Amino acid sequence: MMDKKNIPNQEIVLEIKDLRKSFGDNHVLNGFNMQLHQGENLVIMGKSGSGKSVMIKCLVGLLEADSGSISVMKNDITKLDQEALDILRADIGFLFQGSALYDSMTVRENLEFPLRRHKQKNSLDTDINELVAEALENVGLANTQDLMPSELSGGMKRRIALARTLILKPKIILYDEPTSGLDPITAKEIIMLMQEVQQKYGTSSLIITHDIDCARVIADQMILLIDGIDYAVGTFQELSASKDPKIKAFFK
Ligand SMILES: Nc1ncnc2c1ncn2[C@@H]1O[C@H](COP(=O)(O)OP(=O)(O)OP(=O)(O)O)[C@@H](O)[C@H]1O
Repeated sequence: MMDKKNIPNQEIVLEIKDLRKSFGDNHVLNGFNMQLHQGENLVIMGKSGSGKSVMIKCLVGLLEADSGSISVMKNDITKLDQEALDILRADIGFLFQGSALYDSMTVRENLEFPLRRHKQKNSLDTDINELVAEALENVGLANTQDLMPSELSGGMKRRIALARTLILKPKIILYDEPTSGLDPITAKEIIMLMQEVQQKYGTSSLIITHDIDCARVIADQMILLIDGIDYAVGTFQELSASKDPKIKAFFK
């Protein structure tokens, strides 16, 4: 297992301050804060319905927050115009629950897709074949270019989805439940892969998970989202030693 890093002195790449979001009387986020540092694996845990998805949706612009600020690489995204936002978005990779591959496309075509969409990030003479080969090699699936998604196992699909995210060389990767629906051994492989990728690409990762084993292995820092706020922040060791019943409930 790789050594845990000590991160918090690094530059902040993503910061949320005092984020609030209600739906009528349902006050989901009541002043949530977080800081993601360069090279850090930050795990956010919260019970079902605690507002993790709402937070991520505010972060990626699918929901408008009631108040608060969200900064990506020091740019407040609530104040950017569409063009600036698109450029910034190319620096963020998403790996969402079930990250669907396009079933009618080969693995290679699935990987080429984001390259076409974010052309501005790639100079014209970048060799697409080389980028596809490199991304696949980095997820340990070098010889799958011509396969269809239906020919892949669940774990392989997850790897290909990660390769598709990596091909744009994002600075930040958001993982939403990266191990859900996988058997424990495959889940472990994906966690190892997330760590390898981070070392190779120097990315910072925000990981939403219910999987306490995943958190134990990968988290440099953890945030427990309880009652709509960053109720507890610390390393796995620190939080798992807490006497607070609300915190202890996560480590049973
Ligand atoms: N678009 C919406 N309109 C109204 N209420 C919403 C909307 N989206 C989320 N909510 C409410 O916000 C709360 C938090 O939901 P959210 O999906 O963020 O939880 P979660 O922590 O992601 O849960 P899970 O772990 O089960 O995915 C819930 O009470 C939900 O009903």
